[in-house]
Amino acid sequence: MHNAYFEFAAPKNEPVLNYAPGSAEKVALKKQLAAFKAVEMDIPMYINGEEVRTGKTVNIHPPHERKHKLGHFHQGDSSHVQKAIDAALAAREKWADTPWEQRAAIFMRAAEMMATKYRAHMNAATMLGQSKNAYQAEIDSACELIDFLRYNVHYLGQIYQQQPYSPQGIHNRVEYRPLEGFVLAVTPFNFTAIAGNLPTSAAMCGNVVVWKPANTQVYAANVIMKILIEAGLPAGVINLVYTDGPTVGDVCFNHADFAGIHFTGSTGVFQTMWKTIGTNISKYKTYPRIVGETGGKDFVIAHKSADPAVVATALARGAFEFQGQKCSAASRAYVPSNIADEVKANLVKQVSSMKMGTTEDFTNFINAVIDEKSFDKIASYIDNAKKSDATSILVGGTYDKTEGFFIAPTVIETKDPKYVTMCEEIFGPVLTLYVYDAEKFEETLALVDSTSEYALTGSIISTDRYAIELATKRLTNSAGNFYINDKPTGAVVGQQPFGGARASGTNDKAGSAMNLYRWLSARTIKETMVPPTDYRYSFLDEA
Ligand SMILES: NC(=O)c1ccc[n+]([C@@H]2O[C@H](COP(=O)([O-])OP(=O)(O)OC[C@H]3O[C@@H](n4cnc5c(N)ncnc54)[C@H](O)[C@@H]3O)[C@@H](O)[C@H]2O)c1
Ligand SMILES: N[C@@H](CCC=O)C(=O)O
Repeated sequence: MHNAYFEFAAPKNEPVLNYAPGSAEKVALKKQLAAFKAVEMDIPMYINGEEVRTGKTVNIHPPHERKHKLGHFHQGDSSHVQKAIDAALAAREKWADTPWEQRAAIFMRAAEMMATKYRAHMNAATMLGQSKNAYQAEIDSACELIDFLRYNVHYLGQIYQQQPYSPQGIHNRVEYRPLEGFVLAVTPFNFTAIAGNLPTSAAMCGNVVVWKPANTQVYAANVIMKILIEAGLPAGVINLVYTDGPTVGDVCFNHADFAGIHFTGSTGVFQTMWKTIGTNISKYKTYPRIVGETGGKDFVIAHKSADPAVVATALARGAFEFQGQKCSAASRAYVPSNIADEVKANLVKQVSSMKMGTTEDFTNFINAVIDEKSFDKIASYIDNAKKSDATSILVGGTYDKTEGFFIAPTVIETKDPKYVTMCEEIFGPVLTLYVYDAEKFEETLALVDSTSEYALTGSIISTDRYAIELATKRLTNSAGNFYINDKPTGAVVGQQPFGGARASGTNDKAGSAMNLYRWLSARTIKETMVPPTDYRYSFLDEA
């Protein structure tokens, strides 16, 4: 029986708790950190609602404390991916037929659990597994994921209400079906919220999902999956597997029922996936939806009218929060010559004061980068900059992986606006700064637009409205998220829908209705109340 349309009202953003000394949230978080550190977690895959253990285990260590073992996860192979697809397809019909308000209730329940009894679990897992400090964990694994779940439920309700015009004698309606097949969600290490959003947004729309997280995010992914199960997610709707990337790709992209990929990660991986899907296109029952949010080389351009302290602070926070491991992180700065000395001095002062260490010590602003591969790659960019004639290191430039993967926040100044660290994504705590002739603002806007293949985020800092207007126009295609007098990071669900174009992705804006449409396949139904009984048009009678 389905006799009413149920609405989910627009939510408000989940409030960011401040973890002040002695606060209840801080006490709970400290307790959970200690509890997680006291046991070695045995983390299974979840296929068809069952915990799957292979015995082939991979150890998990906090990136900031290599000697400590948090536990291990069980690694799967192609047979587990196949089982996950089989389970998803078996669950498909019943899940797609479930009234949407029942589906929605599961995700609303999960959001509520994350906001209350599991908030500390979500944050502690992210702090330990991904080396995020308490504030960065709170805005990600608590608030952003809760917002994704609540806002997507609200947006989906609005989509379902959109119906076409029906003239007299005809009834037109549109059904928003899920895709015919399964959706693959492949998620990155850097945001627990993104890891949770990619499978759940597709599932909420009635799709069934195979979810493969980054190995370095499995510790928090396990918490998300347990909450979804406790919230009532039926077996087979989301199946969580841990294999390497190419294995999941080989099985899924060769399957006739592959209906879509929801990806966030690096540009190279996404382009490889797209090529494989293109090559296999005739194998599929339906054209797969390809949604990918990928890399960035995000800019801050200051105008000669800017307040140097505002510029320096936008750079310090935009470049170094979570060690610069945000796709949105400020990584190239264009500073006008008239304020350059002041900006540099202020920036060096701020960065020099950033304390670095473990996430359990809440006084640390900087923690470790995610793993050794990433550490080595970032260190090599710093080493090359030290050797180059075109650059000098203003602050930082040191690194040490003895205890954890620690890289000091580093500012490079370059005389060459096309120096490699102005162009390539580094994905670490490295900002490159270029001083331009303050009278050449317009030429510098052209430089900003043409320097990198990416177009994810960017900022203009200025008190001159004409300069702001000019930058907004000239940089139309340079960023999918453009900020005026702010840092280029920290988009909030429901406020700044997030995503970039060019090499930064398909710009389907996570956490908005635009994204949800990609997981729906509309069927239009026309019903004629009194059908005609003669083929002739009425004017034929007059001849
Ligand atoms: N635009 C955005 O919204 C956004 C958000 C977060 C991160 N990112 C980007 O993500 C990257 C950092 O995350 P990462 O290091 O986890 O990215 P990554 O590309 O290395 O990995 C992302 C996911 O893809 C999987 N993968 C890797 N190779 C694969 C293959 N050949 N086939 C199938 N899957 C494969 C990984 O295991 C992981 O689950 C950066 O480039 C960053 O800019 C973008
Ligand atoms: N949405 C986040 C970035 C996600 C990418 O890593 C921000 O706006 O800073």
